[in-house]
Amino acid sequence: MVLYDLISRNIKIKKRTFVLLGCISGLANALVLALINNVAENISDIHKENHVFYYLVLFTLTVLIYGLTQQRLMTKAAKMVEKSIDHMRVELFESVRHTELSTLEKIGKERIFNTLSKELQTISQSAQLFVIIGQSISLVFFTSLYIAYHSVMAFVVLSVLIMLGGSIHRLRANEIQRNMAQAFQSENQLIQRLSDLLDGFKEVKLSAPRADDLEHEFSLSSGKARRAQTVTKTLFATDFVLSQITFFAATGAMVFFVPVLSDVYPEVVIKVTTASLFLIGPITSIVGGIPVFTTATEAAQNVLTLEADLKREQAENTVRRNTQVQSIDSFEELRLEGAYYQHNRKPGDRPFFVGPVDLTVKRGQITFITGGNGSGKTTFIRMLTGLYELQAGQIFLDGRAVHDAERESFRSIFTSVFADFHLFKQLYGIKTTSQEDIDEWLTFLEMNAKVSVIDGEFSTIDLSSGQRKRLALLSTILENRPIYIFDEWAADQDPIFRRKFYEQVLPRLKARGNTVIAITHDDAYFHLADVHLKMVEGQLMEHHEVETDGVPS
Ligand SMILES: Nc1ncnc2c1ncn2[C@@H]1O[C@H](COP(=O)(O)OP(=O)(O)OP(=O)(O)O)[C@@H](O)[C@H]1O
Repeated sequence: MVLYDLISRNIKIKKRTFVLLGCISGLANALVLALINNVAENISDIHKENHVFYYLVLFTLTVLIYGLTQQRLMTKAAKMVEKSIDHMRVELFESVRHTELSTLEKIGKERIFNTLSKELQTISQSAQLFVIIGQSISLVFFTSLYIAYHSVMAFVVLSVLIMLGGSIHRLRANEIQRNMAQAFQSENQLIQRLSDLLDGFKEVKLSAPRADDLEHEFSLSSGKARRAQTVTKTLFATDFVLSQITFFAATGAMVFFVPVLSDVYPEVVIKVTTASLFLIGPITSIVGGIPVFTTATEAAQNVLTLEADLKREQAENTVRRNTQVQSIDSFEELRLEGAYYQHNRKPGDRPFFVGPVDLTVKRGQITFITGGNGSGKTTFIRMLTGLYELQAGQIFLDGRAVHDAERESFRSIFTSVFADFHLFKQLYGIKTTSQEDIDEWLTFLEMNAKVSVIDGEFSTIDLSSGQRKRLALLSTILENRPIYIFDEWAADQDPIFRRKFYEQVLPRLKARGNTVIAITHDDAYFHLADVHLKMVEGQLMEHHEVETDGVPS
C-alpha cells in the first residue's frame, strides 16, 4: 500500500499499539450496543431489581473507554503522519538541492512546487481519516461478531452484502486513478499559468491581448482540472449511494429474508436488526473516507514518482552524494579538453550543442566571452562551472581530472551573477566577512545610502534592477571564491557605474587574486580583458581583434 509505505518509511509505526487501541475502541463501541440492547430488552426487570444505576455506570465507563482510546488513536496518528511528512519535506528539499540543473529543467518547477506543497498537505489531511477508517473497521468486526453470536445466518447474509458493496469501488478504481492523474497534470499547468501571471504581472498589465490569452489558457487548464475532478467525484458519489443502498438492502434482509432461512431467528431479530443499524455510522465513514484515501494514495504516488525521478540521476552518482563537499579555495589553472554538451531536444527542435571546447583559464586572468544571442555562451558557462554534466570531454583543475564524485566540491571554486540571477535577502553561506569589509564594499558599490547589512541580511531588496544587481555582485564579493562568473553583469548599469565595473571592480578583484570570466557585449571595454573569446554556433574560438597593448579593438 503506497500511502502506508510512504508514511512508515522514515518513522517506526507502533503497529501493535495502534491495533490494540483500535480493538479496545471498537470493542467498547460494540459493548455500548450490547448494553443498550440488553437494557432495552429487560427494561422492566432492571427497574424492578434496582439495577439501573449499575447499568448506567457500566454504560458511562464503556463510553469513556471508547472516547479515551479514540482520542489517543487520533492524536498518535496525527503525530506520526506529521513527523513522517516533516521527514519527506526535508528529504525532497534535499533531493532538489542535490539534483543537477539539467534534471531540474527536465522535471519542471511546477511539478516540484505542486508536490512539495499540495500533495504533502493532502497526505497530512489523511491522518485522522486513517484512524476513523481503522476504528470503523474494528467496530464493523466486533458488531459482526455480536450478530454472528446471535445468528450465524444473519451474519452470513450481512457479510455477503457488505462485501458486494465493497467490491463496487474496486471495479472502478482504474477509471478514478486515470482521472486523478489528469487532474494533477492540469493543476500543474494551472500553477504554470499562475506563475506567468504573477512573475510577468507588469507585462500582463501592459498588454490586454496577452492578459486575455493567458486568462484563456488558464481557464482551459482550469476546465480540464474541473472535468477530471467532477468525473472522479461523480464516480465516488455513485459508489457512495450504491453502498448505502447495499447497506439498506442488508438491513432489509435481516427482517425480510433471514427469517425465511432460519427457524431460531425470530427470538433475536430485534437485537440483530438494531446491531445492523448500528453499522450505518462506521460503514458511512469507510465509504465516505474512500475519496480522501484514494486522493491521498494518488498524492503519495506523485511524491514517490517525483522522488524516483530526482533520484534516478543521483543513484548513478551515489558516490558524489556521499562524498564530503570540500571547498576549493585556490587554483592555478583550469583546463577543458574536448568539453561537449547537447541540450535535451523536444520533438521537432533542432539539436543544439556546445563543443568540443579546449580551453585553459589561468589564475588572475580576466576573460571576456562575446557572441550572438543563442550562440551558446550561457550553456558553455554552465558546462565550465559543472552545472551541466559534460557528455564528452574532461575538466582538469591544476592538471588533475575532476571526476564526478568531486563535481560538487569543484563547483565551490565559482561564484556568479547570472543573467537570470536570484538575489537572496539573507547572505546564506557567508559568515566570515567583517562588518567593516561589508560597509566598505557597500560604499564602493555606491549602495551605502540605500542598503545596510544587518545580521547577515540586506535591510531591503526592494530596489531598482541595476541596484539589485549591485547587491548580487556584493554577495559574490563577500563570498570571495577564486573564480567570478558574470553573465552580462553591466547590461543594466548606468554608463558611469558600467565604467566603474570594468575599470575598478574587475581590476580590484584581479588584484585580490580572483579570476574573472565574463560574458559581455560592452565592446568599449574589450581591451581590459587578458583573453577574449567568441562563441559562434556553439563553437568557442579566440577573438583575435584584442590588442595586447590595451588599445580597444
Ligand atoms: N534548457 C534548455 N533546454 C533546451 N535547449 C536550450 C536550453 N537552454 C538553451 N537552449 C538552447 O541552446 C541555445 C543556446 O542558448 P544559450 O542560452 O547558451 O545562448 P546564449 O549565447 O547565452 O544566448 P544569449 O546571448 O541570448 O543569452 C539556444 O538557442 C537554445 O535553443
